Amino acid sequence: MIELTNVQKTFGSNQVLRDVNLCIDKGSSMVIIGGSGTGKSVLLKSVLGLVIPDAGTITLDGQDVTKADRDAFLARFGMLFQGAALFDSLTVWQNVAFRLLRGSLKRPKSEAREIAIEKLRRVGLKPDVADRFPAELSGGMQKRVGLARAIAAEPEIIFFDEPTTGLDPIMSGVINELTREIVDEMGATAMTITHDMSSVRAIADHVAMLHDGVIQWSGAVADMDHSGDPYVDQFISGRADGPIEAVR
Ligand SMILES: Nc1ncnc2c1ncn2[C@@H]1O[C@H](COP(=O)(O)OP(=O)(O)OP(=O)(O)O)[C@@H](O)[C@H]1O
Repeated sequence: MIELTNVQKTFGSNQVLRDVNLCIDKGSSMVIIGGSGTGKSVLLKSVLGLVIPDAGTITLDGQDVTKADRDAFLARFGMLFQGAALFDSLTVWQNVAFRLLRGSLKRPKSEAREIAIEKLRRVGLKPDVADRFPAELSGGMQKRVGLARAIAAEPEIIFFDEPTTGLDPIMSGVINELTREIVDEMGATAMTITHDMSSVRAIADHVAMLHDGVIQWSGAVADMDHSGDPYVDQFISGRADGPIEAVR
C-alpha cells in the first residue's frame, strides 16, 4: 500500500502540493487526473523519493520512502515514461532489458535477452523487433517497447506517466487495454498520471483529481461521472467554463 499523508511541496514561491492525502491499495490501479502544471509529476516523483516533500510523509508498505535503501526500493518499481523515452543508441531488447543488464537486478546477458523477447511478445511485438533501434519503430510500437521495459523486471508497482501521449485514438485504446490487462495479470499496484479520459476509464479502479495543491476528489472510477464535484465535472467534460480557470 502507498500512503501519502499531509504532503506539502513548494518550489520558491510556487506552492505545488499544499496538503495531499492519498492511499493506493496493493494491487489496485489509481489514476491521478488534473490540469497541466497542477503537480501530478511532482506527486509521482515524490512517491519514488526523487522529490523530497517539505512536510508530510509517504510510505510504501509502512516504510518511509525517503528513508528506504535507494537501489532495493527502486527495484520494486517499473515505469513507463511519457513519450516512451527509449534510449536511441540501444537496440529494442537492450532497452527492454535495461535494468536486467546492470545494478541489483543484473542477469547474464543471454537470460536478459530471453526475458526481453518474452516481454516483447507479451506486448504484441515479434522477436524480430528485438535487434532494431527505437527510431525504426512507429510511435505505437515504441510505446509497446516502453511497456515491455516497465514490466521486464516484474515490478510490484508500475507507474505510467501519460501512457497515450502522441498516439492516435485507436492506438491509445489498444495501449490502454494492454496496460490494464498486464496490470491485472501481474497483480501489480499501478499509479498513472494522465489528461486522457479514455485512459482513465480503461485503466483506473480509483481516480483522484489533483487541483490547487490538494486531492479535490477521489473515488471509484464508476462514481466519477456522478461525483457531484464541479471540478471533476468540468475536467471530464472538458468545459472551459467552471471553477477551474481555463487561462493559465
Ligand atoms: N524541480 C522543480 N523546480 C521548480 N519547480 C518545479 C520543479 N518541478 C516541478 N516544478 C513546478 O511544479 C509545478 C507542477 O509541475 P508538474 O510537472 O508536477 O505538473 P503536471 O501536473 O505534471 O503537469 P503536466 O500535466 O503539464 O505534465 C509547475 O509549476 C512546475 O513548474
